Amino acid sequence: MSVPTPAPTLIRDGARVRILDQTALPHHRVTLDLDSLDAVAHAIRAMQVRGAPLIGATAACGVALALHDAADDATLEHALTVLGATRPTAVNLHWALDRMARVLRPLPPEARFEAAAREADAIIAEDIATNAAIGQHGLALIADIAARRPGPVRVMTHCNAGWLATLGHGTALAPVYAAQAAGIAVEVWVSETRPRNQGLLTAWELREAGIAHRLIADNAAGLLMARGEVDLVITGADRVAANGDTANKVGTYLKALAAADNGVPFYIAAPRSTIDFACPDGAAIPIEERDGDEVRVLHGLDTGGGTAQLRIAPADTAVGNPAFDVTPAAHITAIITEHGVFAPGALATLAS
Ligand SMILES: CSC[C@H]1O[C@H](OP(=O)(O)O)[C@H](O)[C@@H]1O
Repeated sequence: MSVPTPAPTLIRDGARVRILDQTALPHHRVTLDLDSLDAVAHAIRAMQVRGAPLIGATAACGVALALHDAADDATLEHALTVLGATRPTAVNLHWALDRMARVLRPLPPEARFEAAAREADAIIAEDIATNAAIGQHGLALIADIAARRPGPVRVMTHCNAGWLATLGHGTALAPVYAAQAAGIAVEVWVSETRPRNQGLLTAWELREAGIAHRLIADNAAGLLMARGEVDLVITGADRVAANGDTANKVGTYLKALAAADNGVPFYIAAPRSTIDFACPDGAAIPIEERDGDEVRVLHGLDTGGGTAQLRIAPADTAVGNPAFDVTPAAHITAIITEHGVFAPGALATLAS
């Protein structure tokens, strides 16, 4: 059984960028056609598209869109600046924009739109292949557990690092999809991931794929590991530093601490494009601070025909809302990449 091909999260069609509006999921599948640079920037900032690889590819498409009508230097630099300012932590965004800049700056304006379209399409195609390779390397880890104990392999994940966060089958969920395709039974503990609750996206994906899963409150993760109900944890990443320290959705660090305390293997699944060798360690990773209303207000409530919000804290409640945290390399068993599985301190071979 092959891994089912998910619906595309991003389509570049000429000067149009079509996305799946993830703020409407899991209740409604809404596609949006973005027809301006500002619309693409808003979609990334507002997390209509989210997930490190996906926001990188979306930004690349945004550069192409911006150059469709005018491709002079000022237009190109404005597009790179606007898109680069949308979100600070996921290095894939900046990796993709740097790659577009390297290709486009040397070209004459008249050649830039087609070149930008080609490079954006290449980034998309590469991520699809990368996801598949991560899935196979992660599958080996799951198969090893399946061979050693009866019953389904119990995977815990955090946030959403599935096909909704990438261009293919995801990073953290790619091994889960590969296990299903290989006939290995898996069950997934899906952490809701306050405050934006991207765990609901993971639960939606897994229900669509027919993969057993249970949604849990973030704070239940430690007890499940202490009870021996988790065989491994796999999460995604937004930026891996050169020493293996890893930034991922806030709450990841707490799961890594609980995993270390209970002897549960803790894996990061991330493509090479998420490893930032210019960033020496976790302290150097910029952590995005998002609007306090993400904590004060529940978003995405199903109204049947759309979604609504519900305020749960007074508007003048002071809030801290870091969107990511950093897991030290010491608490990471290994990093699953498209090139193989690496100890967090052994990434240098990927630097070239
Ligand atoms: C393969 S997605 C990686 C990463 O991106 C997500 O962040 P966000 O939902 O804020 O874009 C989350 O941290 C995922 O693990």
